[in-house]
Amino acid sequence: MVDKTYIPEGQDAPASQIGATLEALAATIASRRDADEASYTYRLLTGNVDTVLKKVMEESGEVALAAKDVEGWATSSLAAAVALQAVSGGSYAEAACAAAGADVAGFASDALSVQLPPEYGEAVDHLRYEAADVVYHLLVVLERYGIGLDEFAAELNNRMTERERPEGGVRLYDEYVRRGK
Ligand SMILES: N=c1c2ncn([C@@H]3O[C@H](COP(=O)(O)OP(=O)(O)OP(=O)(O)O)[C@@H](O)[C@H]3O)c2ncn1[C@@H]1O[C@H](COP(=O)(O)O)[C@@H](O)[C@H]1O
Repeated sequence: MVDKTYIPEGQDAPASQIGATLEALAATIASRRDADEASYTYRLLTGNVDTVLKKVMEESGEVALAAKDVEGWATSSLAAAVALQAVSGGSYAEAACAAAGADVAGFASDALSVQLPPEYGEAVDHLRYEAADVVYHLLVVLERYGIGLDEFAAELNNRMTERERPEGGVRLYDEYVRRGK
């Protein structure tokens, strides 16, 4: 396989939780090339590529919907807090100022107490769940096309400034940067 990446001289590769997790998952996915039809991953790796590509699109859409659900619970909680504050003595304008953290037209902006319901936390959990679905299916796509995790890391690292890039972060050789675009 062509080595498209390098680690700058004198730097050690970093260690991290997410790195170890992604490496374990990518290795499991790769190993499923030798599995059989009972394995969902095997079927995604060896079947019609449209199946896994559709899953990436579907799961990405579900991430977007899950995030909107989180937003919905946050917005309705804020609206409920504004209404409650107005009912308990203040005006809607005062409550709205408090919600915005503003002090408009002489209204005092007392802190607004927003109670996030359990559904908000559940929606955040659901967002994390859908995000994992996207990453899993994306890793299957990368495996299908022989893009290893180090090469993928190099793509991300190449977009970072020197200060942002992790110490020892793997890099792409110049000739592979934006190749094929
Ligand atoms: N990480 C995953 C993983 N994430 C998601 N999936 C599957 O992806 C599919 C997602 O399909 P669905 O659209 O039905 O999603 P859902 O999660 O049921 O629900 P929604 O997303 O629709 O809300 C399910 O069949 C999940 O089981 C995964 N399948 C496998 N893995 C990993 O791959 C390994 C190998 O698994 P096999 O495929 O069984 O060999 C496993 O041990 C896991 O580590």
